[in-house]
Amino acid sequence: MKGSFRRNSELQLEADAVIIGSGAGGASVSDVLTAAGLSVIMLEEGGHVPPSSAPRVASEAFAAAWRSGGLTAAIGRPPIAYAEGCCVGGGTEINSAIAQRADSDLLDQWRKLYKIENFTPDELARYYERAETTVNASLTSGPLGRPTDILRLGGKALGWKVSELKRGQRGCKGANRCSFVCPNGAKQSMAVTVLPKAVDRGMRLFARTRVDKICIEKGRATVVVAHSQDPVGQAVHMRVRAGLVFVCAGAIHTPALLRRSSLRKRIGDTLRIHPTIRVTALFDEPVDAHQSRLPLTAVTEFMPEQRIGGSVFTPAVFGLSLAEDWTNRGDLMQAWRFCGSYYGMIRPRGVGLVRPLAGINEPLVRFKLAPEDWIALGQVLTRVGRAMFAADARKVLPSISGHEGWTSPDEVDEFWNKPLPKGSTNLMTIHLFSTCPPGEHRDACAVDSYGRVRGVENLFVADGSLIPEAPGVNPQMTIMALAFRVAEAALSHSAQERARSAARE
Ligand SMILES: Cc1cc2nc3c(=O)[nH]c(=O)nc-3n(C[C@H](O)[C@H](O)[C@H](O)COP(=O)(O)OP(=O)(O)OC[C@H]3O[C@@H](n4cnc5c(N)ncnc54)[C@H](O)[C@@H]3O)c2cc1C
Repeated sequence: MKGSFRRNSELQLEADAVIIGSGAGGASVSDVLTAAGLSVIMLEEGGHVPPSSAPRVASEAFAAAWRSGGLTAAIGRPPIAYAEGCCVGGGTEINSAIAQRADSDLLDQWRKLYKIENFTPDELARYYERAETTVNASLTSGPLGRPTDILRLGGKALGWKVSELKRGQRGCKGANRCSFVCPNGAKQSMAVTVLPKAVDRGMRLFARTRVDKICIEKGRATVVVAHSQDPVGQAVHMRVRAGLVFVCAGAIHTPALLRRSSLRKRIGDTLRIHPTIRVTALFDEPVDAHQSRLPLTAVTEFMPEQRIGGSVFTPAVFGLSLAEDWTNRGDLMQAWRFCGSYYGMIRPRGVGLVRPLAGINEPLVRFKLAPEDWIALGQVLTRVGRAMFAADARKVLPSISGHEGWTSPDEVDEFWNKPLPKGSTNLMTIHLFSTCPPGEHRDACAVDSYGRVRGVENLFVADGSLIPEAPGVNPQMTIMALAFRVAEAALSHSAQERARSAARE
């Protein structure tokens, strides 16, 4: 990659456009803008972790590529652990690259509810196609391994729809290290696909550069204020001027940055996630999930409201998951070769919020589950349990601290249509969205139908914040599709602006 990821030595920079964040959204914007010949500066808080230096050890990968080393949680009862990437390529460097489109009925519902212009499934199809082509969304060839077979077997035995999942991959070798930056460059993350192309077209990408604030004057974003470090660790302050400013810092940091920049209306008030509950299933035969790809099927029978899938499994990650109830579960570590890790996730009705905190990098994140979310979690957990026993599990342990686990399928109905215990249920999510919903419904939307922040002519949001509500599917394809759409609309808007000002002159 030519001239990429150089450190900053200048204090004042100028470009046609500046993009804040290099993840799924930011990288997609860079593709559109650089292809149109704009000069672009991209500012990314995290460092660059190329495949050649992908960490071998989970703890090093967490430190290098995950935000706060993977230790982030939304406050609530219970707190919900969430994960984000913080590196060049953002979440796409640590995700499983499963590629799915949002359900057409949901897209239609959002279009009507939020009054989003030109947002029909047909209109979005070409953006989805572009996203899928960019990452080579495809089925993974070769034997997928026992963790996949378990889910397929269990789901099918119950008569449920089970689907094989496409992923953004090219020649996946099954290293089982998707979450730690793919060492083979086979995962088609942003740092492997779009970003090198944009850098080749002249984009200047500044890694380890955090944006503090966007200055707004007379309805325009004028300067982006950031800080970085020089090679000897001295702070470097940067001021970037650009005609177009794109905020693509993810569903948590985009609203935090906008609010730090005194933009608050409807921003950060409507966080949505996919609350997820895990189970550990113990089998009589070795699963050897650590030598396999993560499960590449999902039970899609109950989508988009509920989905059942399988998680990345390495001894270290398994140990971490047991650590939430080590007293009761620690002994499972000795049987780790016989265990698999599966989950159920829901599309919640609850909402959260994001607020920046003065002097602290990480914003306050809160999420409150609605009563019906507790019922849905109980249902999906029961369904995961049923699927595991249908695949001949010997024991199934839900992620509820102090729970002894189920040893027969008769026991799994314990939480059917009953809320899970609030004090001891451990929930997590890796999907965050909706903190800046788009549309013309001014009481509900932070940005217009094309991602433009209301009242600021040249400031756009293009990342997970834009998905109006939880989609019930993996979100990367939708984020990329929406980001392509925002970037195209911004280009045509700025061309019109230029024509108008030329006419005035
Ligand atoms: C473990 C894991 C597995 C996942 N698996 C899948 C999957 O299989 N399929 C799927 O579709 N999705 C998956 N996801 C979710 C998907 O990766 C994210 O939804 C997606 O990457 C979000 O894109 P984004 O552009 O909104 O934000 P991000 O990709 O998070 O990018 C935001 C970037 O902005 C940077 N940033 C933040 N604040 C600032 C600032 N102030 N200044 C400069 N830079 C800043 C961040 O460091 C980050 O790099 C997974 C996520 C995780 C964590």
